Amino acid sequence: MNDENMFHKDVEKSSHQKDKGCKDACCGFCCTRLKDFGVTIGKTEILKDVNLHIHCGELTAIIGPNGAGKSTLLKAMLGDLKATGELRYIDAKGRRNGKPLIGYVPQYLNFDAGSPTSVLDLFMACRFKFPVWLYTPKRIIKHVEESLSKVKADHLINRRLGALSGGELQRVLLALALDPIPDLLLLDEPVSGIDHNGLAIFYETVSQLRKNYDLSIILISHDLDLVYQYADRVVLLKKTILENGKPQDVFQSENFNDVFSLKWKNVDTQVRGE
Ligand SMILES: Nc1ncnc2c1ncn2[C@@H]1O[C@H](COP(=O)(O)OP(=O)(O)OP(=O)(O)O)[C@@H](O)[C@H]1O
Repeated sequence: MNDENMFHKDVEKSSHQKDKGCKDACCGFCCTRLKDFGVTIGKTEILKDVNLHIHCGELTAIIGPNGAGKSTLLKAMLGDLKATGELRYIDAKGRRNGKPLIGYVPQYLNFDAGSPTSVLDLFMACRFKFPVWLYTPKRIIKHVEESLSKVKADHLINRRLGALSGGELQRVLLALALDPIPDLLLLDEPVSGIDHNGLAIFYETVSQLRKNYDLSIILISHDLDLVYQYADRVVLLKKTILENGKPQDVFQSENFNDVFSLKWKNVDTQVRGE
């Protein structure tokens, strides 16, 4: 029996799933698959034979050395780069089977920090395609407040984008990526403007979101401690997938040692910084 039949069979067996849509409860049955995914730019093969199976409710961290192809993978999944192979989403009841609805949080946002554009303006422009200089209907303000409250950022609605801290901006971008709730959330870890503590809060928020909304999340990460602490699954990428599994298994693999020149002997000790 192939994987997909197994998936449908399991869904049939689950009475919990018969009545509940995936986004109402954590079911673990919706999945996104990458099959033989590859990207070639010019004559350079940047990614090849990437095969990945991501379940809802799972936080998957992508790690790898500089130039491994992590950002390229996200861009290709978003459709910004041409890719070979397949990206497919299957919902728990097997009713939807095709391209996933993807939410994306970039590593940074390029904007004029001196501009008067507010968080509400950003939502209006991105989400409602509504001219920001027009009167904002109350229903839209309520909707934006609700979206921001998912990441505890509703108090930022009238704040200028340029006046937000790195962590606050990341929260706002997260709220935008969750409106509407996607099948798959892609996150590029912020590398500037957020200190380690801010980053930990970001991981904590993301971790809660995956439980609350049964999200499949792929997070590109450079912080191995936080990956070890929060990820359900780790993918070690270097042009192709070298390792894919639980953090403790990947962190103790030969490939991990080779790539990071780092022995992760006593993981718990390292996470505590001892
Ligand atoms: N548009 C492009 N044209 C040619 N080569 C590219 C292009 N975009 C990326 N590359 C190359 O593809 C490789 C992978 O780049 P990518 O940015 O995906 O790596 P990464 O793993 O995200 O790296 P980092 O951790 O440094 O951000 C690099 O060697 C890069 O130079």
